[in-house]
Amino acid sequence: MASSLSNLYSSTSLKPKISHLPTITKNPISGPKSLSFKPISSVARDTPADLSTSSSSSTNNLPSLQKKKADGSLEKDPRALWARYVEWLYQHKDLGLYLDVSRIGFSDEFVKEMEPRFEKAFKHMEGIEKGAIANPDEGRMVGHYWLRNSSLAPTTFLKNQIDVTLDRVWQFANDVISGKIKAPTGERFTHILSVGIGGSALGPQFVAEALAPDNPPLKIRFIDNTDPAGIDHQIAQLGPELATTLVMVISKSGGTPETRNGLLEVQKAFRDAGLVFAKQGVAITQENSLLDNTARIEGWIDRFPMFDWVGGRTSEMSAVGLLPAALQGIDIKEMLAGAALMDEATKIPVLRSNPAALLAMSWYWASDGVGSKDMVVLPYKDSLLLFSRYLQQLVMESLGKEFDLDGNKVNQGLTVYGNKGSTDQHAYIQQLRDGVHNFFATFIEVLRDRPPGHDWELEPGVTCGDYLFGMLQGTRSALYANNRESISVTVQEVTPRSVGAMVALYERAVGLYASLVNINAYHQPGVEAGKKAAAEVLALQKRVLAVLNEASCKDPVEPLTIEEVADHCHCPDDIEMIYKIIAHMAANDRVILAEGDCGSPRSIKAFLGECNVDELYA
Ligand SMILES: O=P(O)(O)OC[C@H]1O[C@H](O)[C@H](O)[C@@H](O)[C@@H]1O
Repeated sequence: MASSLSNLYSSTSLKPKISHLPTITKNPISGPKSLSFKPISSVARDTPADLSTSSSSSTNNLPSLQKKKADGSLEKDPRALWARYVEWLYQHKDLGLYLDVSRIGFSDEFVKEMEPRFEKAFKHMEGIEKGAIANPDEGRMVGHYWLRNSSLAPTTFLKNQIDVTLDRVWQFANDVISGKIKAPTGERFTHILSVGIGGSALGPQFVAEALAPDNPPLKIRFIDNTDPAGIDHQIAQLGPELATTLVMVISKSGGTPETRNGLLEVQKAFRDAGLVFAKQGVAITQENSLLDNTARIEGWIDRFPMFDWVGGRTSEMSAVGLLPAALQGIDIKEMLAGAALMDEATKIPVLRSNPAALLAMSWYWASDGVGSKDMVVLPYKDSLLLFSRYLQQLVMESLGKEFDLDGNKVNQGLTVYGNKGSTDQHAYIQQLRDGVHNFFATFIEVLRDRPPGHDWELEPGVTCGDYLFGMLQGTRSALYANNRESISVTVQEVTPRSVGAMVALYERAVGLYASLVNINAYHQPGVEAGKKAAAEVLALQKRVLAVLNEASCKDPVEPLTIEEVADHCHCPDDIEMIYKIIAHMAANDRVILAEGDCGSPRSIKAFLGECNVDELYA
């Protein structure tokens, strides 16, 4: 059972007085009528009677945030800090996970102001788990919590889908590892080539880096972009082992251009190598998606479902994350167990006893509920290098939204970056310590340095891991001494259970925080805008090629200026994009510059190397 030390100090006589915080008459803001709350960026436009507005544009409408000391100075007395540390330390006994928010300077008044907000956030989260349409823009349920405890699923049908898929994933991985399912050569599969992007790559990449054994049954590689050179590199690295590579094509929508391009490129590599792709292909996608139907019609080895109520950025505990993990010999049942235990802890509707709520409250205080400061994620463990990259999508694609649930323009978000410590201390900690104060840090501490019996002292009484520990603690202290706030998450070691727990912790924290700032955390309208714009560039490119082809089919060839191409395309306003298209194609020997060079756009006269008669009248 999770316990929080603060429970031991719940009586006021024991509660240490945090003297530095401004003493405020306790007049917590009365919670707005609706479930939703409006950060200052929207309140200023539409202030309900019971919400005070703040003159400051950078803090929320909470009195405590408005009273944050201008210089942001924090408690420095060591005894008071120790008392604060002890009061706020959260421990999950079963998971061996600790959360320290004592170096975030929230006031008692702020906590009191937030409690009614959290009550509503907890109710909102309870509804999500029960199958409410929590993604109203897409009319979808949000069910990633059901993946690690299918009894939570709102219907028997969904529960069965989850259970059957997990059993199939488990069985398939065992059959591949045991050699029951073999490569066409008759040998065991030796590699996985994962083709996917965004949530169909970041989770599997993070988990592979964190948990794959030194000699996994199958080694994994990723194609997670439409970069031809990157794809060539992965294929080249596989070499002859392409013949014993299981290609896993992952796409919830089944239509993401980068993933489709990766598939086509890999299928060409298979043809060039005289291999039959279908005999080595597996699809993970929504049923009846373009990818699903392609895999079915082409007779790929197998297909695993993604469910519409699981978002890409919360799909690590679905087949998306579990199948590649299992094929690498990672204990996926332990991952699910860790996540399930954390889910139980993060549904406790008591702020001080809920680690996800403590995280969300800390984020809210540190970034004023409007993303005014960035979240720098610093795992002091090589194997957790990709955790911040994983969190970038989970946090920023969930929270980075233009409008809140009431339609107010809020431009919300919380920026995430970081790599690992102590390495990053030799890169940008200088700025964090002394430079612009636009962040708060999150340290991820792993207590176990090496497996038992494998450690040694590189100097009397000191191990390599002691240095890592010292660097983490030293950086935390150095930042705090200069009023830079931080959170610390501590786990005993990096295991499937602790990784599953951390994934679940942050999934819930993001969901609770989204409730606090009244946004839909489960859609991504901005991404669609980017996809649409990319499609328009490609459509314009086709027109440019057609115009240049006409010029190239004349006798003699009539090279065209950028202006002329734009006129012939009937889109003079796209002249800059037309120039960029021609420059890119010239760099790839697909357009010839008869005159001029790309440094002087107006000097260019371009045509195609050869006339394509078929295209002339297409
Ligand atoms: O899994 P797919 O459908 O291919 O989507 C891959 C990614 O595409 C977009 O970028 C979405 O915003 C992400 O949430 C998603 O993970």
